[in-house]
Amino acid sequence: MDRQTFEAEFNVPRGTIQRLERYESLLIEWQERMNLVGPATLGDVWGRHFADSAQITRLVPKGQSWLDIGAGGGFPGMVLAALDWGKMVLVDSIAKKCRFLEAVRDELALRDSATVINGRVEQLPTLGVDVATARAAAPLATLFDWAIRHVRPGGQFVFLKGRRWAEEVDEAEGRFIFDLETHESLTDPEARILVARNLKRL
Ligand SMILES: C[S@@+](CC[C@H](N)C(=O)[O-])C[C@H]1O[C@@H](n2cnc3c(N)ncnc32)[C@H](O)[C@@H]1O
Repeated sequence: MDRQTFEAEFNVPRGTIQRLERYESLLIEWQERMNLVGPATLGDVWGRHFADSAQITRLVPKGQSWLDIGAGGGFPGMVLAALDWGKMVLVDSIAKKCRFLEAVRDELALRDSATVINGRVEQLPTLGVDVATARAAAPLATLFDWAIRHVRPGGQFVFLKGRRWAEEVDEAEGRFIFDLETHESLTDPEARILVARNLKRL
């Protein structure tokens, strides 16, 4: 997906597109010295990373507080911040990825909406956010283990999952009860966006 298609698909203001253009440049620049995303995906940053993250805006209303677990290069959390979708806490256990996230946050003037924490999510004090999200950070049951105490009662869990999503749901059902919606992905026919609510340990 190119920039024009993204712009048409998500109907975002020109200033947001300029932010994302700057983000794309930083990603390409920093990727030369560290592994932020799969190298093969660098030619399609607008599709594989920006649109993949931005599609979450179709499922969760604007203005919530979020935790992005294992944010890495900022997907999906930094894109949601760039779209002014809510207040994001982005956590990653690798310090140099957090330095990249801080550089993006500062360059895109997102200090009010994006907080970067270098640490393991399971060691953070309880955050009490509205929504936990993640892409490619861990299997669903592990994400539930990590996220359950950080999401306020009545909040939700929105995870971008690849083609093993159904197996991961089965595994998680052995340890948790939850209401689940599955949504097709805009960017990958085999992937799903899982939206869980009312999560409890069995
Ligand atoms: C495969 S990368 C995915 C990054 C990004 N979400 C994306 O989709 O491009 C997984 C990231 O999760 C981070 N991570 C793994 N376990 C973690 C933990 N327990 N707490 C915080 N971050 C963690 C890793 O450092 C890594 O950056």
